[in-house]
Amino acid sequence: MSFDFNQKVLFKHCDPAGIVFYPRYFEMINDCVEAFFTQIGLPFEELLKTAGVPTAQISTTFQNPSRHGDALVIRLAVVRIGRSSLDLSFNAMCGTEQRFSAKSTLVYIDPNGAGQSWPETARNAFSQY
Ligand SMILES: CC(C)(COP(=O)(O)OP(=O)(O)OC[C@H]1O[C@@H](n2cnc3c(N)ncnc32)[C@H](O)[C@@H]1OP(=O)(O)O)[C@@H](O)C(=O)NCCC(=O)NCCSC(=O)c1ccc(O)cc1
Repeated sequence: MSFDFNQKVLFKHCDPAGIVFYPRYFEMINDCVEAFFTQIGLPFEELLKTAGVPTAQISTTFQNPSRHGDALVIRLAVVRIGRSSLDLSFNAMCGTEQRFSAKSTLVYIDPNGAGQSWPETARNAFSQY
């Protein structure tokens, strides 16, 4: 199973050339991750009261530019579940055209910033995707 996140390209995402400025894609990716965690019953507003989920690494390829009004679909898939880490992939399409792809690693940390094991409920949820 994969998770699809719909993102319309808004005025605020675009640079003077009329195309999406790449940091805005990183924000879209994070919004996609936050929506995914909500979908699996681990909303960030609850999770982040007692833990953190920073991104340890992210690599991205931008295949084609996006413009104001484009309807993007960002597909998230779970690639690997570690002890405290989670590898995700992202593929953003506008219709049949690919706009960007990314791979990231999130780490579940305790309040001291040390990696901690994902709860069993989270592992079970991740394993569905
Ligand atoms: C991620 C870290 C806590 C890892 O600390 P480490 O001391 O390396 O921890 P450990 O050695 O115990 O490793 C823990 C795990 O992380 C994995 N790890 C650590 N570094 C990496 C890198 N670079 N790549 C992949 N995996 C990594 C490691 O393999 C361990 O995985 P498991 O075997 O599955 O447990 C630390 O490097 C760190 O704090 N980095 C800075 C993170 C940061 O500032 N990111 C950018 C901004 S935060 C952010 O994007 C965000 C988004 C959304 C939010 O709600 C909150 C924050």
